[in-house]
Amino acid sequence: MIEAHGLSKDYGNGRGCRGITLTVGTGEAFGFLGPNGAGKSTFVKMLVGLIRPTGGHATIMGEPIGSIEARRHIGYLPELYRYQEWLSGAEVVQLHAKLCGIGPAVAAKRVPELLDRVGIGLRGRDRVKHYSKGMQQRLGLACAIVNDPKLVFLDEPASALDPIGRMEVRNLLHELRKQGTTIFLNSHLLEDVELLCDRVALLNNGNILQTGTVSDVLQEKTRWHLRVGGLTPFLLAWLQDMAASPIAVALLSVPAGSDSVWLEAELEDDEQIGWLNSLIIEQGMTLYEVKPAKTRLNEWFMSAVSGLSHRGERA
Ligand SMILES: Nc1ncnc2c1ncn2[C@@H]1O[C@H](COP(=O)(O)OP(=O)(O)OP(=O)(O)O)[C@@H](O)[C@H]1O
Repeated sequence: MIEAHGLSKDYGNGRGCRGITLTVGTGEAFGFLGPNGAGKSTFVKMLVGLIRPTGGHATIMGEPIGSIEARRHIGYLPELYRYQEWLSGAEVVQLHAKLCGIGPAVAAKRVPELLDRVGIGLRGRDRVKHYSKGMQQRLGLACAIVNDPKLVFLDEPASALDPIGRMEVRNLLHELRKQGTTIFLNSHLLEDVELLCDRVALLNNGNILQTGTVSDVLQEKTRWHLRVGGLTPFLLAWLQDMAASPIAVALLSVPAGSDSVWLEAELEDDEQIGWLNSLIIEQGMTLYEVKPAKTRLNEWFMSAVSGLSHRGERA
């Protein structure tokens, strides 16, 4: 769906994107992550044809970026959206439908459906100037999918939404995925990225630092948390000895006023948790709770970018 080879944008101040090579497959949901000023929006703006690259090349469904043929296949929700505030929400979507070459009969049916789908159907006749920020973002989403695009670029689609709005947008994106739409998502809401995306790339200072499937970047090791009663320092040392490499067991916390403690076990694979549980029970300890403690994308992001300088934020 997307093939970028060495795609660069130099704004003339040393900022932008540098030689980005990336492919996104048909039907994939791809998360494009990075700290503020990393170059995420710049990359998307090049792909949708809003700014010209200063180096490299890219195609969308085999068509050069910026061409009418490539644009026909895409929908785009910009990060900084602003719609004609003197029009009603329905008129804004109609205008986008017209710009996409959709005939009036089809648009008359599709526009109200879309407004309902993004959750502003009851306010479709109100002028945009009376919309809240979140409603305008929902309107932008309707505009981005009015042409039933094969590929949709969403730059921070839920930044203005409340938790319910975020969940609704997440559901909408899941529906789009099920229909086979390819999704390219720029977002700082990493829980949403984790729930939706198959693969992610991490960008910093215009360069890609890491690309991989979400499960790849999260699951190098499997961590479990176990709440155990009757653990003495001797038993803990014994357990650590018994379960030494490839398993590591450590004391995680000792909740105040409780007889039990939390242990953290790092395993090679999930199969080993049964063995560890039986080891604990056989020694007469009580096992109250066992739950997976997989790394969240948030933690991965924090550890991947901590210590890096973010040129985007510097004067
Ligand atoms: N038109 C422009 N002229 C000069 N520099 C620009 C321009 N647009 C963006 N930049 C700079 O390019 C860098 C990348 O900006 P970009 O908006 O692509 O980052 P981003 O990763 O999308 O950031 P954010 O997460 O804050 O939206 C930043 O340092 C920004 O200041």
